[in-house]
Amino acid sequence: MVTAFMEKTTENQAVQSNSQSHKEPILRVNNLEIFYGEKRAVNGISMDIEKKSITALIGPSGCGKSTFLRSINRMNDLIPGARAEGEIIYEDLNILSEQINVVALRKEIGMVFQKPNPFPKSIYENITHALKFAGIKKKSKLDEIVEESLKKAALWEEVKDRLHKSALSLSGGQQQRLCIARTIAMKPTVMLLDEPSSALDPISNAKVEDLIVDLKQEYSIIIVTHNMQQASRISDKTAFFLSGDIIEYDNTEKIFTNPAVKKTEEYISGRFG
Ligand SMILES: Nc1ncnc2c1ncn2[C@@H]1O[C@H](COP(=O)(O)OP(=O)(O)OP(=O)(O)O)[C@@H](O)[C@H]1O
Repeated sequence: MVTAFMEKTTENQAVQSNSQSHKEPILRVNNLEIFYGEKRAVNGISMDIEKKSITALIGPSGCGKSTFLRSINRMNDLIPGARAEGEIIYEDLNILSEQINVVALRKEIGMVFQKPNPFPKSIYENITHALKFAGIKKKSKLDEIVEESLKKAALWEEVKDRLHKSALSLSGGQQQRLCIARTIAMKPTVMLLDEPSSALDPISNAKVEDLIVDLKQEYSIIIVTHNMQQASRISDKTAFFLSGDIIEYDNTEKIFTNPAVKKTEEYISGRFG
């Protein structure tokens, strides 16, 4: 558990989005600043992220969406010179605390990247690799998790007869669903998706979108997307980022039909970015 290695944080002061929230938050972001060396890429943002919802992060290139997303499971730790200040509260604990067990954190807060990145191993091994590392050795248990994860990722029917074939023999869309299955196998609570379907053809994109919508029954999902149609189709909440700030954060329907801020309207109608 992440919590075993964490200290309790101070009282949290996260803000709600503008519209009343009907679900409790899974994450509370308080005055989060992220720097690359001297350069500040995220300027003290605060937001609550709802449990079992899809939250879309939109905004022009370089506005800090991916930097924010990566901070949630401490992936920015891998970038020399990157540092974060403020709080991201998860289960009453600050993810940014030095005491955190980052490996345990990344099991609970999993990530899927833009380009499908399966290991050059079999479909089965792609899912069992991290499980074995985590100490699960029994074949029957591994078989069970493989089947369950592939079913949840809507890939089982397509691959059940070729589990021991190379993952690289799958199509791009299937590879991305395998990467999602690999994340599901670790039993996360939060899934971070960084433009997960932008490298895919339209049919694969539609399958991945359907899958993401299904997954919110069980997981809290945060997705970075450049595709406005995608954000409006699948997300419940949308945050519009610009130059490291959140300009507007609200119900997706509100953002796309009646945004409160002119800049949001200009961005979603394609006038810049
Ligand atoms: N590894 C890095 N080192 C230094 N600066 C970085 C690094 N990654 C991002 N930045 C800078 O931080 C700012 C935010 O970048 P980020 O990638 O988070 O934006 P983004 O909104 O996700 O953009 P895109 O939509 O193009 O992916 C940019 O000015 C970018 O140049």
